[in-house]
Amino acid sequence: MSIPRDAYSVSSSQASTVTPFGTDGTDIASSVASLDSSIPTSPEPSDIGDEDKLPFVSHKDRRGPNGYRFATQCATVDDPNHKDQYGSSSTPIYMSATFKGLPGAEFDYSRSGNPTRSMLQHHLCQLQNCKYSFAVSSGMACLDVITRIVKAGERIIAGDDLYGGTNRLLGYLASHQNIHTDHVDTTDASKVEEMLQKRSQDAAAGKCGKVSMVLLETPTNPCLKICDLRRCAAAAKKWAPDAVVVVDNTMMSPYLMRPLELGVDVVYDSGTKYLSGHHDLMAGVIACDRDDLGKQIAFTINSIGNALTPMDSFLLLRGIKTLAVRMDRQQASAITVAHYLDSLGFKVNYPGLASHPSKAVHDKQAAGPGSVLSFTTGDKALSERIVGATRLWGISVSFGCVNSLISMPCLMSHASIDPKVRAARGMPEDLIRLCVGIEDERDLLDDLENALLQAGAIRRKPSSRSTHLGSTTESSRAASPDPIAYERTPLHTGEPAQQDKVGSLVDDMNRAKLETRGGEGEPRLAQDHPPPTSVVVSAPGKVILFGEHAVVHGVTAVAGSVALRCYASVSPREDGNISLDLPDLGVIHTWNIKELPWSAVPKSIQASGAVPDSLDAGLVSAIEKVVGDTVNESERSHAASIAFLVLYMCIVGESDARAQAFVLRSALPIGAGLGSSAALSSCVAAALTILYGRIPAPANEVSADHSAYVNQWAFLSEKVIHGTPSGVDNSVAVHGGAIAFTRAHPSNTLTVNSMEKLKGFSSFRFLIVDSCVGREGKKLIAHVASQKESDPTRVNAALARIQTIADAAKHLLSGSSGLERTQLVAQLRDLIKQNHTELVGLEVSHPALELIKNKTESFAPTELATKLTGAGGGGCAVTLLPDDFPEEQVRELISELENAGFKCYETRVGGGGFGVKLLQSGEEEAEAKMRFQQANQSQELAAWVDGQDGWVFA
Ligand SMILES: Nc1ncnc2c1ncn2[C@@H]1O[C@H](COP(=O)(O)OP(=O)(O)OP(=O)(O)O)[C@@H](O)[C@H]1O
Ligand SMILES: C[C@@](O)(CCO)CC(=O)[O-]
Repeated sequence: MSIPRDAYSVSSSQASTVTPFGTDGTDIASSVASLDSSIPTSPEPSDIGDEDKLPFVSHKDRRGPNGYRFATQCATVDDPNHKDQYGSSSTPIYMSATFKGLPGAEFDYSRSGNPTRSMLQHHLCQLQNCKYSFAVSSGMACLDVITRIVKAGERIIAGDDLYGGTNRLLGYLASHQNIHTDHVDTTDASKVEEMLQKRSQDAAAGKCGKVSMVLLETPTNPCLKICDLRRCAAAAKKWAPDAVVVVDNTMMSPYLMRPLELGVDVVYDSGTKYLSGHHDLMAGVIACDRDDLGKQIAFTINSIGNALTPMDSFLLLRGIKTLAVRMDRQQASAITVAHYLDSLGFKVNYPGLASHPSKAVHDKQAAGPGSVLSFTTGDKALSERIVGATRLWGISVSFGCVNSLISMPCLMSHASIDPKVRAARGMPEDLIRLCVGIEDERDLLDDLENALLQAGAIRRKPSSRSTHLGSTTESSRAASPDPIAYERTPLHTGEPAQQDKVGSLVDDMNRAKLETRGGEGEPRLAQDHPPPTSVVVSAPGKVILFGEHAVVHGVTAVAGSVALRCYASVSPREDGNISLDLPDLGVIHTWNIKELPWSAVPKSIQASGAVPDSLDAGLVSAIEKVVGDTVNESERSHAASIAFLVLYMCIVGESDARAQAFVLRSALPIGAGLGSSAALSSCVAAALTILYGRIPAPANEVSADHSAYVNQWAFLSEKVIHGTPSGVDNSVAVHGGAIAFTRAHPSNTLTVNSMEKLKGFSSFRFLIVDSCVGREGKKLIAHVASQKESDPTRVNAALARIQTIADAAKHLLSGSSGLERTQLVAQLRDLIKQNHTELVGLEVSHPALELIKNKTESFAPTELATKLTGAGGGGCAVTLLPDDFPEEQVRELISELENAGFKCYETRVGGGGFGVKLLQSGEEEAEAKMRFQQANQSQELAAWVDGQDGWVFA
């Protein structure tokens, strides 16, 4: 038989000598038993069940054929038989199909042999501690080559939790080549043995062909089930001695497991995964020690021509050099992620957890649990929302890459398996697979936690001590002895992810009329169920990173939601009055419904329920008279009360009005630039539209149309409080997430507002510092407008510069700039500084804000960038914290700022939008009302409200 020249054998006598096959294959080394006396070789199990006596020795620490330990071997590519003529440190790429020379020369045609591929295969022999190694075009190409060992009519026994591609190929063999596969649960070696016994008896009785291959995977993908390789291999040798035992070792790589040493005949790896590590090539690697199989495999590869190309061989060689370091890092983070999910109460499949049913078996055959894990949520839609809400975890099939990936196998890698078969094999449809990369594990956990929160899979524990605006930041993990401030949300109450990763542009406040609103003269209720009578709603505040004030004049603003929120509770009253309680401002209004100035509500609104484009001056002045009569009223509460009544009267209408008690609270600092007015407006708009059936009470999720409708009303309320708002604050409060918002304006070409979701924003850390200097946003907005009128040249030039800044920021934060993280942060830092300079030019800064800016920016040794955020004139400043900014320094900076009288919050942006919780019973109503009115600290109220079940979020 002719053997291709690029297959290698490791000589038993010379561990470091690797000899290429001769053209007739005669110099195949006969044995590997004495490769290195320091290598403890695993004794062959005498019979099934002996495995417990076998010690497992980690491959990591053993010396390979060249005397080096695994990580050293990875980095040391050296073939004494193929020294480069120039001494190149990196193996050259022999990009040549043919080689000149006389017959019998070592290389003649790259399908049969290529020097770059030969070097790779030699290196793999060293790493896998085997005689034969072959590099082919993909992992599936490996299986194609290997299954050609099986002849028509013969049988295969395989696992029942196999990779979808493997399953597809086995199906093809059955339909086209009469090679049938019996799938068994390989987690139970006795089942494998039973099947082997049964088939060997059937074959002896002539009822079926013999079993000539046993195909195993461990840990299985994606359920991470464990197969005892020693026991299964021994069972195969006992009942089907001719059967070739094959293992797909892709999940472990030779670093963590070497099945050849456990009695297996052939091992293959998808080199696309851990071996290459960067998802920049497709490759497959086959290893074996048996001469007969080595010859046969080499023959097949040469015959069908699927050997790896020179370029990919080079890339794979390069990737393998870092295999050990990558695996160590990925595995360490996977262990952390698995424990995190486990502690939240998810069912996690990972052999690194003590709860894994076959951990002991795995630990005996592998040197670590690897870096792939999976978990279930109990709800497929919830799983989809979690996957869709991650930012750092890329949605992708495959694994083994330096970047972390998330997927739903039933929709992706295993979609080719019939759903019925998936169900029969116990693969949950809600299964999420996580493939952990080399990123900083704190970022991975933060991103996952944000996604779980956004999706409604977890909620803050009622007892949570977290004081951060963001979910669980690095500092809150460090500060709390119990890092898990969250718990699983009971099922069927999850909130949908606010953002998807695909669509980016959505039309915001200009959507077509909703079906739920009747036409002229029609009743406005369009629901099967009567609207609820009591609700609690909440909406987030926002931080504007770029473009405040300019956004009012048609420039783009970049903003995101923060985790502090405003809240509203509404319950029925018995007395014909409506009450508005504003405990944060110490004001309570009670109005007799009949005495409200209903006639001032424009007829067009009363008839259609349409949201008016502008405030009706007559209605506002009629309401002002009603509100003005109340004692204790301040300028602040006056604006809030008018805004409330405008919405109440327009949305409800005289004929539907019911006696109700409204209590509005803010956990956001009020009038500090974090959008308390918009959050409050959104709460009122959401509560009224739901209570009066203008939109249905959301059962599981809020539709985009309904959110847009709430947003239109919130914008009207903002007009009362802010004068001429841009709409960015209420858009963030209603929709949540991180956005680039551009208002339709004569200065730009837009006819409808544009809201573009920004994928990359939520990965940044910010410090928000409240100057504690109060101000009214409305006055500052008016001040910029008046400058624009009096000095248009200066202001328009500033607006144009801010647009350039916002465009650059939008690009950087879209997640697709392609820049390295440090460069990204550096560029954002410059843009923040430039934007602040422009805001100073627009006269909206304040000495306290400048002091915060100076203190943060002179904070040695890391350069920080700070700008005012929101309307300015006091209020808050925002500082971008670089990823590697040490936690101790954040604490130090915060204490310096707090000593100077400022208040600090560390946050990330991008959580969910408005949320609704229906109050189901009289007790729930009473408790909510009591807590809303009595909690001294709004933070305490927030912790209680957020910890309740039953929220549905936009
Ligand atoms: N809990 C609350 N109770 C009553 N009114 C509130 C409450 N929270 C906010 N408001 C209303 O919102 C106004 C604050 O709006 P303002 O625009 O000045 O600040 P902001 O919305 O917090 O910040 P910015 O708009 O700069 O982002 C208050 O004056 C009040 O009318
Ligand atoms: C100052 C401003 O740009 C932001 C206030 O949070 C006003 C607005 O956009 O409505």
